[in-house]
Amino acid sequence: MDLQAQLHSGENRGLNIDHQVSRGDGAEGLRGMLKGLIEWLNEQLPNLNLPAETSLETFRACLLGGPTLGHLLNSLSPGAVEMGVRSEYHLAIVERFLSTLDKMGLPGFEVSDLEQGSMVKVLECLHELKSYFTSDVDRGPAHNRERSWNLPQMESTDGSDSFQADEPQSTKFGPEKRRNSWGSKFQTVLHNTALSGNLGPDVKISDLVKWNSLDKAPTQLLFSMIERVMDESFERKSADLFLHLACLQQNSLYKSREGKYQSRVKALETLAVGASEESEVAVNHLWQIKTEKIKLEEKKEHDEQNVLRLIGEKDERDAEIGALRQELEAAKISYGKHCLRLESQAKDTKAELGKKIKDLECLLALSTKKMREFEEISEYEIQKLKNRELRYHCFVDSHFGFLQELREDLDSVRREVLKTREWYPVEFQHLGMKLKELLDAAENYHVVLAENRKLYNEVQDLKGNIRVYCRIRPFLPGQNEKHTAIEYIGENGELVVVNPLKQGKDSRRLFKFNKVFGPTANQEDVFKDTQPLIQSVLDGYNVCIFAYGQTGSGKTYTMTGPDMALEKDWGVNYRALHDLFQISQSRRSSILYEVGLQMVEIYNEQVRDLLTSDGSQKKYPFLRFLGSTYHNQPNGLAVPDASMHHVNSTYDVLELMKVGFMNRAIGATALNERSSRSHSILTVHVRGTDLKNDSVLRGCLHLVDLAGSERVDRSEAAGDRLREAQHINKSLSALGDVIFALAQKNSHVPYRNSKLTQVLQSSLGGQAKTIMFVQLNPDVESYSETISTLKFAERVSGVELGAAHSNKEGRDVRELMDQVHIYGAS
Ligand SMILES: Nc1ncnc2c1ncn2[C@@H]1O[C@H](COP(=O)(O)OP(=O)(O)OP(=O)(O)O)[C@@H](O)[C@H]1O
Repeated sequence: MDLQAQLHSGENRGLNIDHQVSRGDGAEGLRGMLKGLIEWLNEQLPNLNLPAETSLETFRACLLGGPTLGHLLNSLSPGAVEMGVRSEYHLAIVERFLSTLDKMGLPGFEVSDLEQGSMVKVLECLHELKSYFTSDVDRGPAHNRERSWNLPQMESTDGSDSFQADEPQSTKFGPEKRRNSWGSKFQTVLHNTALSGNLGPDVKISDLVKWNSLDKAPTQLLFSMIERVMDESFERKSADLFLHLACLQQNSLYKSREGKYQSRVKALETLAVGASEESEVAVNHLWQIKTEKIKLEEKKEHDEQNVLRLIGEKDERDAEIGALRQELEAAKISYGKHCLRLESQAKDTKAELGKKIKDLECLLALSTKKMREFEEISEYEIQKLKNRELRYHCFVDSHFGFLQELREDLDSVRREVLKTREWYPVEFQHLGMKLKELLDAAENYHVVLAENRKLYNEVQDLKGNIRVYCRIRPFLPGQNEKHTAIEYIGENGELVVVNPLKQGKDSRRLFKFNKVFGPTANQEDVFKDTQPLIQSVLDGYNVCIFAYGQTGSGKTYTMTGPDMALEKDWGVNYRALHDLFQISQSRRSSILYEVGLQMVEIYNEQVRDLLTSDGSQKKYPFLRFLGSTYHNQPNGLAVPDASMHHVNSTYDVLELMKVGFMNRAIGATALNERSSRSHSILTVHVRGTDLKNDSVLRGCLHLVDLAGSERVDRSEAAGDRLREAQHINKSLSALGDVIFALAQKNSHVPYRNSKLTQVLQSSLGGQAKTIMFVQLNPDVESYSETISTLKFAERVSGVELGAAHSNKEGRDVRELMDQVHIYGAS
């Protein structure tokens, strides 16, 4: 059957694609069409060997397996299936076919239609082509003249039946064998043509068209021929096209092929129907896909919303995480700080604990030590108690023995009492006689006592009412003992001083005192000669003891003693008062003594109470001097208007003197070392009442620490210092004048020349006793001060030893000086 017939028969068999599509037979029709097509294909192309029940998918895969239209069309030629042809080759053929259709003005299809399996357009194209050719035939030779077939005249090189394929044919049987017999040369040309896609320029279409062997030529070759004819015809616009086509039509080949292609077209139509159904399925599938797509889009939208929401949530979470991170950082920092704090606290606590542990260990060690000591002590105490118990037992035993002895003694005493009772009246009478004698003696006792006091006073008077003792201070630490001005100290009160600036006999001077105490003499030695005068005070006489000398010569040391002195270092003051209380106590059976104390200071001719109880430091002058107003005082004593303190013991005196020294010290701070610039006077008033006849004794003791006697050069001193010096000089020379007048037994004694002599008046002169300690500084640098002090002493004592050469004393002195010279020289 030729192609036209096959197309027609296909149409008649209901394989028309339009018909199939418009009918919309659906899947059933498509399957039927596919079945018919497969039968036809298997018939035409037995080597396709498609199974009868091939599905549309399998069919399409089969077509697309090598799968271009060119291949298919080639395959449609019986026994023309070419093995191993590449897809590019088929693609090129299809493209050429499509371009030819385009030039012919026929509708084509896309290569992708074949690849995607859509056969509708392919079949439409074939249908159009069929119609085209049908209408050409119908239009007759005039119309055919417009088309010329210009098939090349294929000549066999070997002159025989031309085209013979080169490819091996050993595996081909039946129809294939027939095709192989088609002529090797022609096969080679076709094959080369197929590979190149051209018939070659040297092949004439007219020759090919006339060639009888074309009935066995592959379909592709035929199409190539058609294409060539058409190309040539269009290019040349020749009317040979129809001539060539007519030739082809007249060619038995064309006719035989037409039948074949009709069936093929039908098959393709069937295929197209199947494809349209398939496309319907595909449309449905596409619809489903669209629906799914919409759903997916919705889902995507939903997912996007979710994503947005999740992004929002993520941002929130991020913000939260950021905040949490910050919190975490802050917490970390605070935790770190806290850790550091805790660590430092732990360190401190550890150190503290370590310290406490050490303390506790020390305490424990101490406690252990104490415990051991206590154990030892308790053991010792237990032992002691045991010993005591033992002793107690011994004691009880011995006392028991004593008790026995006492009982025996009691018995003997009883016996004695009995015996005594016998001679008691005789003894009693004897005692009565003796008592009468004692009463007679007692009546004379006070007379004897008064006589005794008188005699004692006469003895003191014989010793001298004015006694001058010299005391030489030892060198102080740091002073050079070799630089001394004291050369000789005699046992009978002689003192030789040496002038370092003079040579020979003139350099030495001799002085005579009641006694000279050297640097080694202690406080007790110094007080020994003073002690007898304390009894005189209690006997109703006035005594004045004072120390005279330059600053630092030891006046306070002699009168009071050093600071915080022990009993052995007590000065004259304490010792005198101590004796006073002792003697008064020893006389308490016959005389009752009352002792009062006053302490004043004279500074710049002004008197100040050092024992004021109100603590106020009144301004000078604050004491009204009462002079010798004996009778104005309740106790009949002449005292300045200073406070009087009653004392019963040495302790009382010590306490009051502390107050006095303290007040003097306060004043000293205010007035620049006033202790050296003022006279301090401690006055002890004694009032004794005779218990037998109530007669009253009054005595007074003045203990005076004078101001420094050093002369202040007028040119050096000025202001307060000059005024102080003037007052001191005046009062000391007044004292010297008074004592000198007393010593000379002058009728006039100039007491009133100074406050000092007025205060001391009661103790100077008359029956009063005066002791002066002349204090000397041994240092040679103080030589001039020493000499002036010694001159004062000479004047007071009334004996000018250094000048008395003519009298007996003077001779003694010369001898003494000679001795001293020898002594000093040796
Ligand atoms: N006999 C002595 N033995 C030991 N030390 C003495 C003796 N005499 C004086 N001193 C010391 O010498 C120093 C001066 O003595 P002290 O103060 O008694 O002198 P002063 O003449 O009273 O002086 P002032 O006029 O300044 O009161 C003191 O340190 C004192 O202890």
